[in-house]
Amino acid sequence: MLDIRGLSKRFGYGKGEVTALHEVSFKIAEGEFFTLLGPSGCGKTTLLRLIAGFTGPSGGSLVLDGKDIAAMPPNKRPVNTVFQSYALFPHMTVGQNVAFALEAQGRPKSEIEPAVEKMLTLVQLLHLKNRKSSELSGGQQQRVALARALVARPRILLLDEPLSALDMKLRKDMQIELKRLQRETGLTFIFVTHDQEEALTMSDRIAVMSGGHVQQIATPRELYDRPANRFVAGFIGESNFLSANASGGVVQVGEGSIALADAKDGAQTLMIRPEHVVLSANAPDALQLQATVTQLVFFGTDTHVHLSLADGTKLVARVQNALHAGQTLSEGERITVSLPAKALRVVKDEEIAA
Ligand SMILES: Nc1ncnc2c1ncn2[C@@H]1O[C@H](COP(=O)(O)OP(=O)(O)OP(=O)(O)O)[C@@H](O)[C@H]1O
Repeated sequence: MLDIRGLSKRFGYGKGEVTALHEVSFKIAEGEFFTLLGPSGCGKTTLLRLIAGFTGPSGGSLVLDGKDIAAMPPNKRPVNTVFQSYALFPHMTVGQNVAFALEAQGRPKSEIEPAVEKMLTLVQLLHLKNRKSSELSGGQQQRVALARALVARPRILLLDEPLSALDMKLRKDMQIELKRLQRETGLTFIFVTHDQEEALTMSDRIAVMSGGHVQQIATPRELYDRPANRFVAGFIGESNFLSANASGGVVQVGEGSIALADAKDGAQTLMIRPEHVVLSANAPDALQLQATVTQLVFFGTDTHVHLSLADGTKLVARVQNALHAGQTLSEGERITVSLPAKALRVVKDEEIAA
């Protein structure tokens, strides 16, 4: 549905020139919940603003439903944006705020009323239809902003960190709410966030960005299980990295070794998630290493076991605090850890850069 081809954006000129986006290309399918994820300054807002039409590209094209929209003014694009600040009309009621876009389009009253009620039902605010928008909580205001953006049924809804002003609990509730809204309306959402957990819980696919480049586009599970490079592995979830040396498909790490089919000869970086580190010697087909327990950190649902290997490499293991699991480890203890071959990934050190 949306085809982004070699899109680039430069700001300033001469020595002050900044390339915010380097020839980015990808496609978004109809009905997808697609997320642009990356650290501050990676170019995600710039990309969103280009799609919205608030700024023009320095190169490349933006094809929506087969038509290049790169030169089309924002108000002519079938695209709507929800911002972090809700920008509701404070003197208007909830219902009037939602009706506004349809009234501006000159739709008949007989059509507007049921559309507004349907949308307010969807965001669970019908009971507050006649309340002034200035008399709502932050979460309620954000839901009105969503209803207002959705009521005109844009082809694409752009969401620029819409939850970042909400407190943690509300934010989690709204994540579930947003996903439900997207599913029920069947609309295409492009969501911008720097919060990896938010991206993982809501998205069908995520584009991980850094330095104006897309590092990887994949489903949340693929990104987590098979990160394309060290940047993605470090940005999505927690990761342990190990320096290794490979020869003929056998990887050597410290005193241990294991066969890994995808390891090319030479120096390599291995990655393993903390929940896959086994704190004993008895795991089949695993890399076994001697480690010292340096710290135990209790997190309620699980405990993070900080470990130090013989060469000083730090490793974290995460173990679930199950009801009957006795806490037997102590700080300073020397143990053997097992890193199962199935959970070890060879990751590229370099990210895509200019
Ligand atoms: N109007 C502008 N003029 C000059 N440079 C800009 C402008 N807008 C953005 N940039 C630069 O482009 C790069 C990408 O910015 P962008 O706002 O897209 O990042 P972001 O990933 O959305 O970051 P954040 O999460 O902090 O909003 C940054 O280096 C930024 O300083």
